[in-house]
Amino acid sequence: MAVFTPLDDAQVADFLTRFEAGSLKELKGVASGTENTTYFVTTDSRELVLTLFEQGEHEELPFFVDLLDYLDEHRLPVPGPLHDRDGVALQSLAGKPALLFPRMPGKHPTAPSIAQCSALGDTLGHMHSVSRHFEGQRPNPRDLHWLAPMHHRVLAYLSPEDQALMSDEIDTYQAFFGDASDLPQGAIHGDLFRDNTLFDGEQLGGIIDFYNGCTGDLLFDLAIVINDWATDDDGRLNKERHDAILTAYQTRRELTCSERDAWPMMLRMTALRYWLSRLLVVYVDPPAHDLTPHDPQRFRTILGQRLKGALPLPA
Ligand SMILES: Nc1ncnc2c1ncn2[C@@H]1O[C@H](COP(=O)(O)OP(=O)(O)O)[C@@H](O)[C@H]1O
Ligand SMILES: N[C@@H](CCOP(=O)(O)O)C(=O)O
Repeated sequence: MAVFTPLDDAQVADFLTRFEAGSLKELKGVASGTENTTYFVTTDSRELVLTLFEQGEHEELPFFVDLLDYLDEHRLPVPGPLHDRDGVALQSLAGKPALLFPRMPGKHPTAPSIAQCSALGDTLGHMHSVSRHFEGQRPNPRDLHWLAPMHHRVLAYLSPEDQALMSDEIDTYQAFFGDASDLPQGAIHGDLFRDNTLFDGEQLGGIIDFYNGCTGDLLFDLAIVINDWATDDDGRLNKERHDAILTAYQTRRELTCSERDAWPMMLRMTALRYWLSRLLVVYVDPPAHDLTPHDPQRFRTILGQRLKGALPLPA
C-alpha cells in the first residue's frame, strides 16, 4: 500500500483552500505506487491527485515542477501541477513536500494494443521534439556514470557467468558511448513503463510519475519504452508493437544517424539499467515497506535477447 503518511479529511479540506480547486467531497488513499503517498481527491468541481513526497531528493522537486509545467504548456498529456493563489505549486503538508495534480483519465495498459503503442510513440516523439528546448538541467541519475560504479555492489549476488556478463557489458558501453554523448539531448521521462501511463480506450489519457525525469540522451527514453512496451514474455522484441511505436515516434522526430548506430547498444544498456536497479532493491537496499520488488530476472532475460541483435528500425 502506498499511504505512508495518513491524512484526514479536515487536513485536506484546509489544504485545498490554498487553491482554486473547489471544496473537498471525498478523499481516498491509493494502494498502488511504491515511493510516495498518493490520494485521490474529489472536490465539488474536479478530480485531483495529492502526492506527498516521502523520499528522494527533495531539492530536485522544482525541476519536476518546471518540467511538468513546460510539457503541460506545450499540450502534452501530463499532469501539470496546480498552482496556489500566489502562483506556487510546491507546498508542504503534514511536514512533507506536497503537490496537487489533475487526475488523468484511464487505466494502465498491461497488453497494449497496436493503436495504444502508436499513440504512445506519437506522444513520446512530440514530447521529445519540445523537450529538446526545455532549459532546466538534471543529469540522468541512471546513465553510465551510475551503472559503472553501482554494478560492483551486486556482483557478489550473481553467478560467475552473470558477473562476467554485467562487467563486460559495462566495459562495452564505456568504449562505445565514451564520456561525452553526441546523441540528441533533451528532457526525458526516464521511466516510461506501461504503469506510468493511463489509457482511456485507445486514447492516451496521461503520462505520470516524472520523478526519474532528467536531461540526457533522448534515445535512452525511447529504448526504455521499447524494452517494456514491445517485449514478449520470452524477452524477444514484438515486431508489431516495436514498429508501431517507432513509426509513430518518427512522424514527430526522426532519429539521427548517430542514434540509429547507437540503438542496439542503447537497448542493451537500458535493459541492464533495470536489471541492476532491481537487483539493488532486492539485495542491497530493500525498501522499509513490504511491497513486492520488481523481478530483476525479467531484465536479465531481456538483455540476453538484445545481445542476439535488434530488429531493423522502421525508416
Ligand atoms: N495524475 C494522476 N492521474 C491519475 N492517476 C494518478 C496520477 N498520479 C498518480 N496516479 C495513480 O497513483 C498511482 C501511484 O502514483 P505514482 O506517482 O506512480 O506513485 P509512486 O511514485 O509511489 O510509485 C499510479 O499508479 C496511478 O494509478
Ligand atoms: N519502474 C522501475 C522502477 C524505477 O526505477 P528506479 O531506478 O528509480 O528504482 C522498475 O520497473 O524497476
